[in-house]
Parts: sequence; C-alpha cells; structure tokens
Amino acid sequence: MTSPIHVTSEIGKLKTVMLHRPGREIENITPDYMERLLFDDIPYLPIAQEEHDYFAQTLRDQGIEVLYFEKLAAEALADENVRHEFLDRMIAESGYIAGATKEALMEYLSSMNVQDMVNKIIEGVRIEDVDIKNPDLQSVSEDTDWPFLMDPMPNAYFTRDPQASIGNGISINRMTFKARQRESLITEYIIKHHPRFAGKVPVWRDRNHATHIEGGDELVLSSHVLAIGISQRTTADAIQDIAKNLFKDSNYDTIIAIHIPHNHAMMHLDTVFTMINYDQFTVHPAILDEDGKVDNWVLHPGKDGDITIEHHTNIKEVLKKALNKPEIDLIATGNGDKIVAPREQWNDGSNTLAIAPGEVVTYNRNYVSNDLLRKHGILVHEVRSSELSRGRGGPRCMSCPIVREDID
Ligand SMILES: NC(=[NH2+])NCCC[C@H](N)C(=O)O
Repeated sequence: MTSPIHVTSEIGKLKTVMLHRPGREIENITPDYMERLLFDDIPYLPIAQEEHDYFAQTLRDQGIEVLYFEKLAAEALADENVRHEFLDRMIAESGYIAGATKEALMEYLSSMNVQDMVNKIIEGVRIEDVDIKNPDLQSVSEDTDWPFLMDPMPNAYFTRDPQASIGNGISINRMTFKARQRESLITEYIIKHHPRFAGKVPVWRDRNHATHIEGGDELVLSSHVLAIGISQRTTADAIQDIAKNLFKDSNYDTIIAIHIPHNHAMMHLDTVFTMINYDQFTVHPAILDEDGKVDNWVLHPGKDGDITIEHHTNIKEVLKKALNKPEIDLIATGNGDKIVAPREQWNDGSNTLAIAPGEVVTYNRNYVSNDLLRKHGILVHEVRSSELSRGRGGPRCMSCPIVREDID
C-alpha cells in the first residue's frame, strides 16, 4: 500500500505540507502564564493570522498543497465512537481521569460540532465555560488561580514538532513540556483515523514513552541519512530508540546525533542548523567552537539489531561523508556577527524552510541572514514576521512536510 507520506529529504520540491492557523489559544496567554506556555511575549492575534495566511499563500503560490492540522483533526474525529474515545483520552491527559469535572467537560465538548470541538480543545477551556452539576472534591479543591480546566495549546502553530515525516512513515512524538504534550495526541488520531492516512502509514516511534523527541530536532538529510539534535527537547535515549526501529524497518542507515546547547533560544536543532540545498546549510555560529567543531555521534546498524556509535567533532567532514559531497557550505546566521547573529537567531534567522533545492522561505526581519543566503545563490521568499516570531519559531517550525519530491 502506498503511504500518503513521503519525505526523503529536507529540500526536495515540497508538494504537501501541514500547517495550523493560529486561533484563540494565542489570546489565552498572559504574562503570568507565558513561561509555562513556552512563549516570551503575547502575539496580536489578528495580525498573527494575517501573517500566517500570507505564509500559507506563499506556499500555495509555489504549487504546494496546504493541509490544516485542525481540519484534519476534525475529519479524523467524524465517527462518534472515535470522537468519544479521543475526548476521554484528551480530558484524561488534561488532568481528569474520572469524576465530576471530567463528566462536565465530556458533556460540554461533545455537544459541539466537531470542528468547534477541536478548535475549543486547542483554544483551552476555562473554568466558567462548563457547568459542573454535582461537584466532587477534585472540582471544588482545584487550584483556582489557574483559570483553565484544559490548558490552551498556543504552540500548535508550530506543526513541525508533535510529529515528523521520515521516509514513508512518521514519528509521533512524546514531547518534553506539559504545555505541548497533548498536541501529539491529536496527531495520533489523524494518523489512525483520517481516511487519507488510516492504515497506510508506518509509525517509527509512538508517543507512549518516557523519553522525549520533537520534530524540530529531526532533520531528514537524504533517503537514508537523518540528523537529530540532542537538545533541550530531544534526549539521547529517544534517538537511540528511534534509530533501532528505523534501522530495522526503513531505508535509514545513518543518524547523525548533534549535541546543541540546552536552552530556550536554541530549543531544537532546526533553530541553529537547517539544510537548504544539496550541499548547503544554515548554521548558528554559537553551536560551533573556535575551530568550527561540534560534538556529534554517527549511528549505524550493527550486528543482530545492535547499533554502532562513532564520536566526531568535525561536522563538515561528517556531512561530506554521509551525503557523499566534495564540499559543504555552512552559511552563518547573521554572517557570524557578534550582535547580528544572536539577534537574528532569536527571531529564527536559521530556521529556514526549503521548498526546493536552493529555494527557501524565511522571515523578512532577518535581513542580514537573508541577504547572505542570496549571496550564496539561494532563492529566498520572505514572509511577514512581526507577530508570528514572538512564539520563537520560524517557517520550518510552522510547517510539517507530508510529501516532497525525491532528490536522490
Ligand atoms: N521546531 C521548532 N524550532 N519549533 C519551535 C517551537 C517554539 C515553541 N514556543 C516551543 O517552545 O516549543
């Protein structure tokens, strides 16, 4: 059976992509909840939506099919039994396994049409939204300083992270912070129950794990090579685990695990390193030492399902070998300037979305990095970025490729 997912590189011509249009969840951020919700500021929703529509249109203008996460979710939940099971699990993961609050949430959400229900779950449910008829101890003793029964998911517009398309399959990710963990439950239902995907997509690793991995760390460099960040969000043991499955069941035989600083500004590998052409990458100089080196480990299949691991520091040499290229061009964010590089990286200057080899979508605010990309022969489509960038994610974070043309 042919899989509806096909992604064998970071750069092959993008054919289908999944986005989420930011909704009212963004208006459920306040200064007190910002940190817990992984935001540094509060975007102005109408402009964020305009900017997002502009991003989606930029992709459509290049002939790319744009699917929406929230729409796929509603379609996947069309069947009443599936919807009931989903609500049960979503409410449980939001903190209510049984009891009066759970029943009230069940009743409130199931009374809506499916799309409104999905949107409401992403938006977050406030205490006063539901009527708890027969209060129990949990419902009366809840922390009333926290206004939500179900937390908002303001990071949902970063569709890169809850899952990652790899070859013909997908990894459905156990995410690190509570603020994002329920996003991949929605992915699980899309993959299991949406007619486009159901029964057709191998799952390389599901979300039933204690170890974490996020799509921003999972880079598909070719039809058999991946780079995965060891980062604030992705643990070494999760990489080893997905490696085991991929080496057994897919064409992937090489994983370059790259160690990056564990902090909020560089939470994923794709905030500091992205592939933009057969032999060109963006890189934030802060991940490299003075000699341009960074700790990385190359994983290959060994004997009897084992994995071999080699330690390296010269990332250029590792990439040349893995991709079979005589040279690799690493393009420094903000041209490596002491001020410009961290400023533009903060606003996702390294977070480029390649839509074809040598053709990328970037935020317009990172003009130094954008000009440099052009000097290196890259075709750059700039998109608006005043509000979207406040969530600390750029065009790569805001998109989950579903189909790309092969490059090799
Ligand atoms: N692939 C990425 N770099 N995604 C960025 C996600 C940003 C989001 N605020 C978070 O902290 O999770």
